[in-house]
Amino acid sequence: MIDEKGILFILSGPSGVGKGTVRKSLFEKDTDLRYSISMTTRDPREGEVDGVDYFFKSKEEFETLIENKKLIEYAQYVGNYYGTPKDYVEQQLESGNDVFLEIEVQGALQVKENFPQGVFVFLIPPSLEELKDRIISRGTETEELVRNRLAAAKEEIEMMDYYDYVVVNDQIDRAVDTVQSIVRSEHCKRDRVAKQYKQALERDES
Ligand SMILES: Nc1ncnc2c1ncn2[C@@H]1O[C@H](COP(=O)(O)OP(=O)(O)OP(=O)(O)O)[C@@H](O)[C@H]1O
Ligand SMILES: Nc1nc2c(ncn2[C@@H]2O[C@H](COP(=O)(O)O)[C@@H](O)[C@H]2O)c(=O)[nH]1
Repeated sequence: MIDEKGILFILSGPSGVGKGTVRKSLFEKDTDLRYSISMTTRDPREGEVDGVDYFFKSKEEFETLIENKKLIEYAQYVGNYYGTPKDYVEQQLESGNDVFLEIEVQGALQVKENFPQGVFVFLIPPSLEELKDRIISRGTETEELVRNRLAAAKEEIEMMDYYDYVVVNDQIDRAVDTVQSIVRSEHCKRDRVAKQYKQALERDES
C-alpha cells in the first residue's frame, strides 16, 4: 500500500457563483473527498444546520479560535468572520485523504502561503448580471447585503490570476464535470505518482 498525504483542493469564487451547488453535486459523485466544514459568526440561514453547513460561533468564540491558532486561515467577509479549522484539515491530509475547502479569496490567499502545493480553483459566473440574479434568486440576503456581496465580487474576480484553474459555472453539470476532472488529473500528476513509487521502492529495499 502506497502511503501519501492527501491533496488540498480550494474552491473559491464570488458569493452566489455556485460554489456550494457545485461542491454538493461533486460530493455526490466523488465520495473520497473530505469537506472541511468552516466556522462562521454569521447567523444560520433557514434550513442550515450547525456542524453540517457551518460551525456557527459567537464573535468571542471565533476570536478565541484565532488567538489559539486553531484556524489555517480566516477572513472577515461582509461583516462576519469565516475560517477553516486547522486540526481537521491537517489530520485528514496526514491520513492520506483529499480535503476540499470552499472559501472566499482572502482566505484562499492565506492557504496558498501555507499550502503552496494545494490546488486552487476559481469559479466564475458567465456574467456579473447573472451573478446578481443568482444572489437575488437564492433569496437569502437583504438588498444591502446583495450590494455588499456584489461589491466584494468585483474585487474577488480580479484575483483569479492567483488560481491554478478557472472554471466558468454556466451550466451546473458542465462545471461539476470540469472540477471532477481537475481532481482526477491532480492524482495523475507525474511528480506525485513518481514520489509514491519512490517511497514504495525505498520501503521494499529496506
Ligand atoms: N450553473 C448555474 N446556473 C443557474 N443557477 C445556478 C448555477 N449554479 C448555482 N446556481 C444557483 O445560484 C444560487 C447561488 O448558488 P450557491 O449558493 O451555490 O452559491 P455560492 O457561491 O456557494 O454562494 P455563497 O458564497 O454566497 O455561499 C443558488 O440559488 C443556486 O441554485
Ligand atoms: N475565508 C473563508 N471563507 C469562507 C469560509 N467558509 C465560507 N467562506 C466563504 O464566505 C463567503 C460567504 O459565505 P456565506 O455562506 O455567508 O454565503 C463565501 O464566499 C464562502 O465561500 C472559510 O472557512 N474561510
